[in-house]
Amino acid sequence: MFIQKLTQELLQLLSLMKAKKRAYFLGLLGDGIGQAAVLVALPFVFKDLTDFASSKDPALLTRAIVTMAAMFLLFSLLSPFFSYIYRRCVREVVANIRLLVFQRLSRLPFAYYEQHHSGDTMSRLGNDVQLMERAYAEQLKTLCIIMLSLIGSIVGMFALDGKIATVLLLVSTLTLYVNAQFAKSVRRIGDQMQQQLGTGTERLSDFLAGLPVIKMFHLQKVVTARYTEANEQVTLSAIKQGHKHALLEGTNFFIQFVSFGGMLVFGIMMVAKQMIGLGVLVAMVQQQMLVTLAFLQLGQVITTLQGSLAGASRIVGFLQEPLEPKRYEPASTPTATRIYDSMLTMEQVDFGYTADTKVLQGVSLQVGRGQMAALVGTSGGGKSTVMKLLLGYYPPSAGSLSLLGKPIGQYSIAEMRSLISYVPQDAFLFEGTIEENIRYGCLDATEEEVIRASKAAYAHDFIMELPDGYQTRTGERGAKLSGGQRQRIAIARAILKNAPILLLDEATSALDTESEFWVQRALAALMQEKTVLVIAHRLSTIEHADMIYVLHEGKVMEQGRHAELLAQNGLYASMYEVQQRKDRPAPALSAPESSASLI
Ligand SMILES: Nc1ncnc2c1ncn2[C@@H]1O[C@H](COP(=O)(O)OP(=O)(O)OP(=O)(O)O)[C@@H](O)[C@H]1O
Repeated sequence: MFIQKLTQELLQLLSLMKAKKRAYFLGLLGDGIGQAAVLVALPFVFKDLTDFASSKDPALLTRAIVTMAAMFLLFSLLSPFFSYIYRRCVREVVANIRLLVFQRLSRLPFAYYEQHHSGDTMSRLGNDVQLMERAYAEQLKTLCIIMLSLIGSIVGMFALDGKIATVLLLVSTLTLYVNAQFAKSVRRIGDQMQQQLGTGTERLSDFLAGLPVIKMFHLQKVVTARYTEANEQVTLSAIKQGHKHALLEGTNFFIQFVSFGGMLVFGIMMVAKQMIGLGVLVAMVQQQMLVTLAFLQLGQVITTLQGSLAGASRIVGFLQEPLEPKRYEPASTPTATRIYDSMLTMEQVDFGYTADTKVLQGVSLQVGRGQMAALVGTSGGGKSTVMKLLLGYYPPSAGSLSLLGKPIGQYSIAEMRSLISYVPQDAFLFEGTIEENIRYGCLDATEEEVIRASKAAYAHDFIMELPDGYQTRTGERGAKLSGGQRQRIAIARAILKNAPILLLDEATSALDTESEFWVQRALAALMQEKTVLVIAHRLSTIEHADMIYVLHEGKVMEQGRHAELLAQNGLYASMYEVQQRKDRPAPALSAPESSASLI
């Protein structure tokens, strides 16, 4: 069972080498054979030298010198060459695995990222790949040298004396058995440790992402305690592992001592009775030390290899995570007539993040060409979920969704997203220059187009005031810019994309009055001639919307224009009244020049 699992995981590890497997093994075997040959030949050299000392036969001395010279020459000439080949392969294979993991990561469905902590993924790219690198670079090489020298030494021992060789081999097998027993529990602890290391990375990435909150609420002690707990668990596991290793070392030392001592005592008695020559005893003792050492190292390397194999199997598992499909099959066929005159339609859509929950129930909405519709409602009502469905992050579980008059099943997910610009509440900027960040909207845009988009987003002036203009670096997540500036750069990016449908998560509540003014103007420019669906947090911004949908507990409870909804005196009216009482007045979401073209 243990051997079967080990072999299976080893094969898994090797399968990740793909086309590099041959070159890797050539390098590994070449280097390994050189090293093992020297180890195995040395006892024979000692035998000849010992026999020469007693017989004074010059042929023995010559043979010893020639063997030694040949071995060292072979080793020093060939080893660097083969060593280079396999080391180069390791670098290339590991780089390729990192790339494969990254590529997989970029093609997973949105649900994966919502269900897995980013720290766990970072740990996979970091710790697990590092473990695999150790397996390729060190452990497999040691394993190869051990196996070769083991075979060589066993053959050598049988060449010297078959009976003694059989007894010694049985004792050495005991070492292997003991080590294999330890390997199982060390593997279990190794698995635990990798998981705990992953938790540590999660805590660290939470700390970095939540730094402003931590500082503001003086949470340093709390987060340090959380990190300390994860760190202590790793330390405890490492100590447990150290304890197992120490026990193993002690046991191995005892077995080695008994077999080595036994061999010396019985061997010298056999020499005294002239059953074997002194040269044979000297060579036999050395070969036996080699075999015991090889079995010992074999146990140790299998133990450490266990940890690396655990890392490899996690990577293999990750590389088998199902990819985001190319397109979603429509849950049901929509009625063509209703869809044709609408740019964006949801019809009787049901959706749940898990099979047994329903976050959206029978949601229907339509936005006509050039119109603006708004989603409002209670917290947790399902507004963001509607956006996620429209962005193709999840397929609806029932009902239909269409864009530009065609059901989403007729688009690939990439095509679907090319029809949409999305400006989230918290604009994300990549570390890089401002120009790069705007250009992500359309990678082959000219410099003039980038500037034109920035001017339209009311971003050009503040960009030009920055020390390096468009080449100013934004910092991690755009940290070197203000919230309003980040938002306007994100809007410039969306303007450059020029998609016919615009999804907006209104962010202005987080901005000061001046920033809000500019962001509103930039949004108005972005909305020109677009079909817009906006999540509105302040109802005063959507007074001019063509249609307002009020979502509550996953259902559209009310729909209509602002005045109609107020007249209904329902949920919308009461939300509006509450906001009117506590909010400062905010400008309406509409273009300053030609608001009519928006709605
Ligand atoms: N990834 C997820 N996995 C499981 N449940 C989720 C997930 N995202 C949201 N939910 C749940 O779905 C429901 C709707 O959430 P959603 O974020 O769509 O609401 P919302 O109307 O945008 O809320 P808010 O106005 O507070 O942002 C909530 O009950 C929420 O807990």
